[in-house]
Amino acid sequence: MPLHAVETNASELAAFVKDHFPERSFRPDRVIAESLYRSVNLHRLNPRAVNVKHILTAEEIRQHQQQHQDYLAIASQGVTGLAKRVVQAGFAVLLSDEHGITLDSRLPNQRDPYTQSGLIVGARWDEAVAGTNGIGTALAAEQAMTIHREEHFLTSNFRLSCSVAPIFDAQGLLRGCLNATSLNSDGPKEAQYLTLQLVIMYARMIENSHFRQRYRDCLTLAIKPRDDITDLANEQLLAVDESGRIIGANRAAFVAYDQVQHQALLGRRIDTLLPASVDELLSMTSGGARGVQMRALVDEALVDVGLRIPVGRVRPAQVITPPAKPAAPQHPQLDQLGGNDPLLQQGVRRIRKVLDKGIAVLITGETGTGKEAFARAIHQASARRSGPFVALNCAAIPESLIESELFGYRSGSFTGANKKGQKGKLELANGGTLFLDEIGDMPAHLQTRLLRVLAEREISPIGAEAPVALDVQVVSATHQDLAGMISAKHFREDLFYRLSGMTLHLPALRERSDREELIEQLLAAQPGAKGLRLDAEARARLLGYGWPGNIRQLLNSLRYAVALAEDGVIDRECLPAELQVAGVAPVAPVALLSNSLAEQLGGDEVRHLYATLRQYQWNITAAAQSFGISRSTLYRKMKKHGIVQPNEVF
Ligand SMILES: Nc1ncnc2c1ncn2[C@@H]1O[C@H](COP(=O)(O)OP(=O)(O)OP(=O)(O)O)[C@@H](O)[C@H]1O
Repeated sequence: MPLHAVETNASELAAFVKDHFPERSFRPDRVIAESLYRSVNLHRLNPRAVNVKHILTAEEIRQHQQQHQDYLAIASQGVTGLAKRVVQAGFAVLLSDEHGITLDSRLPNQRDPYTQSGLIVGARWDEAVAGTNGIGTALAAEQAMTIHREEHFLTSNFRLSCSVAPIFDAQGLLRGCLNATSLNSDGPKEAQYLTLQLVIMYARMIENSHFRQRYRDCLTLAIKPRDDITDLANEQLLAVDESGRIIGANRAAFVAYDQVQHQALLGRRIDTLLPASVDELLSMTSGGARGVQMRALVDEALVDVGLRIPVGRVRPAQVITPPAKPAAPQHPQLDQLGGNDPLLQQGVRRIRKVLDKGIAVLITGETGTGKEAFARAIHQASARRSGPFVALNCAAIPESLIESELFGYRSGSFTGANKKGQKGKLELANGGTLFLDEIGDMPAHLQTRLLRVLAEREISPIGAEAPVALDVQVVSATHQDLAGMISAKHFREDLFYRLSGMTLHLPALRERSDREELIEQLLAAQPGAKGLRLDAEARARLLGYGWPGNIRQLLNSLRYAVALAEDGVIDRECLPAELQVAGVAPVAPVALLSNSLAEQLGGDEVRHLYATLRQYQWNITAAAQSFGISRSTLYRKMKKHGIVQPNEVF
């Protein structure tokens, strides 16, 4: 999110420009006027200053390029491609990092006038140094733009005309920008329009190749609007994990989705965007061999959907037979979730009693026990079922974004931020259910704000003039020991009481008395499982295993077993490696769920995490599955130990 607030309205900004730049004959648009305003009032720069260029030393450049080598390797193709088209026409092409430091360049043969203007590798172009300029302002505003001649803040940059597009990674984070600059161009700003379009196109290509590289081992989807078949730049790319959740997206997907629904894209299930689950898509596309046409759920647009399955990940043949009709996404209902376990069934009965009484429900349990499934089922069983179900995973989004995700903001509260403002999850959930997952990870200052909101039943989005009345059913969940966190002063006791009008504890799978029935039932529900049976040893292993990842791990293991089964039988050989180890004694199940793996693993949690991540080539989904924990739990553990994926440096 752009950082610098400018709380001036349009007429104040126009007056500011007139007062401070009386000699300039221009009428900058709002984004540029705001940047000029920041240059004066925030960065305290002097437009007539000379020799303000900051160039890194050769050693600093080497180190900087080293730090960004993955980004550079991916982006350099785009830089070369753009250069081929514009350098001969007198443009310098530059690639910068997210701080405006240039990392790569291609210059016309007559290099001197360009290098003398600072169009070289190692130059700092962030606004704080150079004031309004193409690179610095495109990064600050997070949008593509041309800064033409006297729109630059420094008079020493007046000969430049820069067309720049920001580059975002597959998590939607700003990574840098691509820039084409001409010197002394005589024409009007409009003459740069085509250059800007080319720069945007190449920036999109860089983003897409980053996406493909990053998710080469994952199932990916390409979604193209039907009425826009010629515009490749609008192709939306999504990467999904095994359970169908979106784990990465290209810029086109973030933009398209944000325009329709102001909700986080990452973490959503694919069947909330398209009318089919991953398995159904696999069937409909014959395992990715051909595209299909369908109506997107978010805006009902007709889209072409293509699937890419990573090499070596053949899906079971049974799945690739077209189903009669794509089914709507199914979530288990409350009674189904109660199974035949008396304690769970009692929990379901208690939930039914508190439904629609305005009582907040707190669900606790290990990872994969079905906390989110219960939250959805509670919503479905309530009178609010036709209202929205909105989930916020407090552990999966950066702390700095939780506040705006939760409370939203109104237009104008951040320079360059979404012009229309953005509704927060609380407001989006109005009339429905708000699911606060991993509530134990909510930062302390937001606990206080959330408490106030729940007490007052109204919210004040950032920048809003009046509060908004709130009518939501709150369901929260955690795998953490909130009582312990309260004693350690990491969680507010008063908030705990607000959230836990009723507490439901979900037993671990190994503790469920109906384990055997559940295994049979979930096996029968797997696509392609019809007619398959478990042999005695496979059954004993499934029953005796400790299931640290609970129902999620069981589902994954059953899918795996169905894919490997031969002659209608699932035997020991068909089970995942961790179930094949000698003996059927449960593995120490809590090991991977306790706050400290180290206690269970000879004090060497970090080494164990590293070894497993390397073994799975840093595929987080696969590594999490092997531990039997969710991806967010694994991410949390990595964060705790400062473990960063090698490709994360991009
Ligand atoms: N009783 C059940 N029957 C069928 N599927 C279930 C059942 N309970 C849970 N599931 C499925 O198991 C998977 C894991 O459940 P869910 O995501 O709700 O767990 P969770 O406790 O919220 O996990 P985490 O804490 O790791 O986020 C989901 O695919 C869910 O649909």
